Amino acid sequence: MSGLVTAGESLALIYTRNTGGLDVLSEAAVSFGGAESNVAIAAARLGADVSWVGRIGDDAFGRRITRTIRGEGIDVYGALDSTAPTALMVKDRPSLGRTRVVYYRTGNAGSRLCVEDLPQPALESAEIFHFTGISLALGDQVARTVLTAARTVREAGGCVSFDLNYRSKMWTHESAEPAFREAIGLSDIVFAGDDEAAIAVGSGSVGELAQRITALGPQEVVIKLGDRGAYALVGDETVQQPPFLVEVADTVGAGDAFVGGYLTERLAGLDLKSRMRTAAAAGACACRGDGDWEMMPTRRDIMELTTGGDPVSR
Ligand SMILES: Nc1ncnc2c1ncn2[C@@H]1O[C@H](COP(=O)(O)OP(=O)(O)OP(=O)(O)O)[C@@H](O)[C@H]1O
Ligand SMILES: O=C(O)C(=O)C[C@H](O)[C@H](O)CO
Repeated sequence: MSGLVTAGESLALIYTRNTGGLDVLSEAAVSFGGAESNVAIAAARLGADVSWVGRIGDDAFGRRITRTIRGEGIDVYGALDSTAPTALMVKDRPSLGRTRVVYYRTGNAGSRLCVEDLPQPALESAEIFHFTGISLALGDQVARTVLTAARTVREAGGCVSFDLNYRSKMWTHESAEPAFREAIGLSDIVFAGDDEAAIAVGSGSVGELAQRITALGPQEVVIKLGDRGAYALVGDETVQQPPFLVEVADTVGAGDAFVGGYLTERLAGLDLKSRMRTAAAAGACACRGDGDWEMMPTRRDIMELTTGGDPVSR
């Protein structure tokens, strides 16, 4: 069996570094985002064997996305769509400490991902398949495709990982709830924020949320708690992981870094405590700069953060 496969939409990103909306600022940077490719990059940088599946437009943004993902050492599967553009996400900072995200992703290439795009042999040999709630919100076709991929991996003896990743601009709590519960029921490992878990299983303490998710099927539940750290429940073992202290520039991508770190250590056969420690360190590293994937850490970054190494390297 071989490594991690993720599937989902990656989209072009235009973002500002300075405070002030894009309605007035004239300078912006270009990159891309996508929760599943972020997780793929995080895991690859930590040494995992990773593949990413997605559909992108035959345009400059699409080429930038596949070239960058391949450059991170990740195998890219899926399709180049000449009839639909790559989706776009715009992120600016209208006021100090506030980030605003706007999506232009209706009818774009990523939301046309279909079952025929799935790389059967890669899925059948995957140790872990990872997908997120963003694909479930992108429409019936993408939802069906990622759920089919999850079933394929399970039938072949692999394990399925699901991050709820609720995006309020894409759907409502009411429409997300049944979709989340179906995906949770198909998964072995579930990641969620406490607010996201509550959409699927009702509100409660972190421990109650995790217990209720396991009651739907998964053996392994991790609740991500931002700057409060994270909590895991696997069988009757629980781990309360404190956060690593960092200077925060932008928290977008922290959850994906966390998931990439956790899954990489799981592939390596590490125990729950070690998985959570690497995951939290990866999440913290991702907060230290701009961009959704650029700050994904290497092993050296993790070591320097967790052992408090000299901040100056020469
Ligand atoms: N400010 C912070 N300081 C230190 N660690 C953090 C901070 N924010 C997040 N982390 C680490 O990263 C993990 C994931 O972050 P978070 O809970 O924000 O995920 P998320 O909401 O899924 O993120 P996103 O969807 O934006 O990628 C946390 O559980 C924590 O370990
Ligand atoms: O918000 C989304 O839909 C994305 O996929 C872009 C971001 O890179 C992702 O959410 C970060 O978790």
